[in-house]
Amino acid sequence: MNQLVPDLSPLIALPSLLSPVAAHIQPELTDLAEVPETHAWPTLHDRPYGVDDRVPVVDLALPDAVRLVGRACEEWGAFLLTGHGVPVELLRRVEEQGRRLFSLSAAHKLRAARCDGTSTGYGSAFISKFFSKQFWSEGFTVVGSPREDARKIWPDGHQDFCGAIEEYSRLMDDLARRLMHSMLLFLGLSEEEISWVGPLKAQHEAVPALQLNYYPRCPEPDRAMGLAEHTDSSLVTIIHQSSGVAGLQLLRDGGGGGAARWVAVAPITGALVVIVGDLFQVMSNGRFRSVVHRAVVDRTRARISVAYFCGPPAELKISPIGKLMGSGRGPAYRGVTWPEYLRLKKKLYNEALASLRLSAGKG
Ligand SMILES: C=C1C[C@]23C[C@@]1(O)CC[C@H]2[C@@]12CCC[C@@](C)(C(=O)O1)[C@H]2[C@@H]3C(=O)O
Ligand SMILES: O=C(O)CCC(=O)C(=O)O
Ligand SMILES: [Fe+2]
Repeated sequence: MNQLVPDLSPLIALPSLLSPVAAHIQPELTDLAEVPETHAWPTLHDRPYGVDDRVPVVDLALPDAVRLVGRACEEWGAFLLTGHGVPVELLRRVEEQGRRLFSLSAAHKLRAARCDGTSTGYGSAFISKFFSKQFWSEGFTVVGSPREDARKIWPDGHQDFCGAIEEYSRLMDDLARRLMHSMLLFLGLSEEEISWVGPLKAQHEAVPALQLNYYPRCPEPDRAMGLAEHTDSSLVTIIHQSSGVAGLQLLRDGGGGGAARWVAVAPITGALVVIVGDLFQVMSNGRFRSVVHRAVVDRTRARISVAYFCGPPAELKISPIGKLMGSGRGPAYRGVTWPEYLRLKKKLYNEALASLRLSAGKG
């Protein structure tokens, strides 16, 4: 558990009032000349890199998009998406608002510090508590409306930030529904059957969950970890990443006994990254698998990512869809709601999904 507050006192002036949340707060990393021991990860290169692997690029405007989306989910659990219809100008605006937020002083950002017991605001990703080393990143989490936290940071100047986040969330929600529709069509559900799938019902409003990640440039990128390996708890996640700065990596199964390897996701301007989350793995009874991913950092350039987590409405239980179980095979997972699953994830981290497994459906 990362409850040790690092001795970086010269680098950050934390008001003593805020000490209970200090374990979640990063020192100012941007101008450090070397990576301090508190942030040095010995395990960064403990798996090979798949230099010849190419993450699939799917154009959603193509007539055979359903097949392309389905194949990419089946084979990779993730893909780069073009032809999505989200204006590049909006992606730029959200990124710019992220830069505006993260370039504030630590004291300023700490006005909206995420503390134990709250799940929104400024701080490190919650999985950091499972590690003895800290991440080379800062995060800002929005669940529902961004207004309350943004107002704490900019009492008078939060409109641009909130406007961009709200519009982005709306478009991401539409896009996530279109993608899940294609994913279910690919898996063999009819239009009629899809219309009965809970999270896709129009009257079910999803609560937007968004994570802005900021990875400052790093003098020794081979020693620092931006965001450690994890799967997302969502049904699907859609990520916008700064163009031209690589960082996101997928863990690609070796297949046939080969070693699993890290594959970089190219930062293509205007392309979004789609990631299959744990709850889609449950809903599809394991036909699509959530992909392990992480973020590494760059020596000369800071990177921003904005991840939209599409989850079901809080009251809806997500269970394997009957038709996707296959004959003679029962459900592989027990049903779970999104809030219940997030709690499990916070407790069990990468074991959360396995904890839902039912032995009868194994195989
Ligand atoms: C909806 C959510 C998914 C997330 C937890 C959260 O409540 C908001 C932050 C999300 C995030 C982003 C970084 C990686 C991750 C594992 C984490 O620590 O916080 C994810 C969470 C998740 O997918 O479980
Ligand atoms: O920075 C990235 O590209 C990945 C972010 C991520 O995995 C997350 O927020 O869950
Ligand atoms: Fe993620």
